[in-house]
Amino acid sequence: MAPLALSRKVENDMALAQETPVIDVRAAEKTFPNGFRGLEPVDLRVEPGEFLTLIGPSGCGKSTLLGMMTNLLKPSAGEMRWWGGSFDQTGTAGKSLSIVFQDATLMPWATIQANVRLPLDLAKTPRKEADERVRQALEKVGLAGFEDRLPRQLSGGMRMRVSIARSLVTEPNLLLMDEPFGALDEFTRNKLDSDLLDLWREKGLSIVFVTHSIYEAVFLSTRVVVMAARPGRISKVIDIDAPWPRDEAFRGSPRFAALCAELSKELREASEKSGTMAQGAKP
Ligand SMILES: Nc1ncnc2c1ncn2[C@@H]1O[C@H](COP(=O)(O)OP(=O)(O)OP(=O)(O)O)[C@@H](O)[C@H]1O
Repeated sequence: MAPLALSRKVENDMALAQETPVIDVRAAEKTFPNGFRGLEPVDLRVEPGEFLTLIGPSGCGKSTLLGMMTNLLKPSAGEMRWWGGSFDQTGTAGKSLSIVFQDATLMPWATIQANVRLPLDLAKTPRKEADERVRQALEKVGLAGFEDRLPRQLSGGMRMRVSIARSLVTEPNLLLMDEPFGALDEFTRNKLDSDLLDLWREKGLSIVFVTHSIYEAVFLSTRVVVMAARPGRISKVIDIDAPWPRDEAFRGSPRFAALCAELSKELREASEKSGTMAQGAKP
């Protein structure tokens, strides 16, 4: 009996461990120092391995919520947990996250290799190991051979690939991406979306992604969180129940069109629910 009981316990423990969310947002809200209410209390779990996208009208609090997930922005009430613990405990739990912003924010005077190596230099990773990880990251994003170039010698799409490579060198478990491809032309954006999905699947990452694009949200996500503004809040969470892999054929499929139509409707309703100053208004 004992071994069976023990194995059940182990199984239960494993099941519990698997259910621990990557991020657990518990009634987290944000009132800014000027008194502006950026976000009503939000409850949201980011599950291991999921690709979760935040979408909503301008000013609905997408960046605020993502900022709290990075721990750069503190909630004014409520609680945030990362892998079941506090942000400071992520290191001891062997977990880490990386952030990718819309602007690639590269050091203009430094080579691509030096830009990508920056997080490893800051962590005092031995040079040989760091160079090997940079080589692998650049290869992953299709930039092998561009190590010695300067950022200004690359296109916008390539600079964003460098930014993604830099976020990957620390081998994070979670990527938080704030409109990373918003400034790129549609063709480049579609290509980067496809490559990002490959990385996500290959590396078993969890990703939280902010976008204004319905097409991008449907193409990429396992779940989409639709937000409304004034005050910022979650309006609806939609499962993107479409088969994998998602390739160019998926973009032209009736299922893709139907999911885009559904998300568009939810977004319209969220915009209608939003306060009168929601469209692009700033306090
Ligand atoms: N530091 C701040 N002080 C006061 N208000 C702020 C501050 N930061 C953001 N806000 C306001 O909080 C609201 C939510 O901002 P946030 O940037 O999270 O929205 P968003 O959904 O990401 O918008 P966008 O799609 O335009 O990027 C906005 O009305 C914004 O002006």
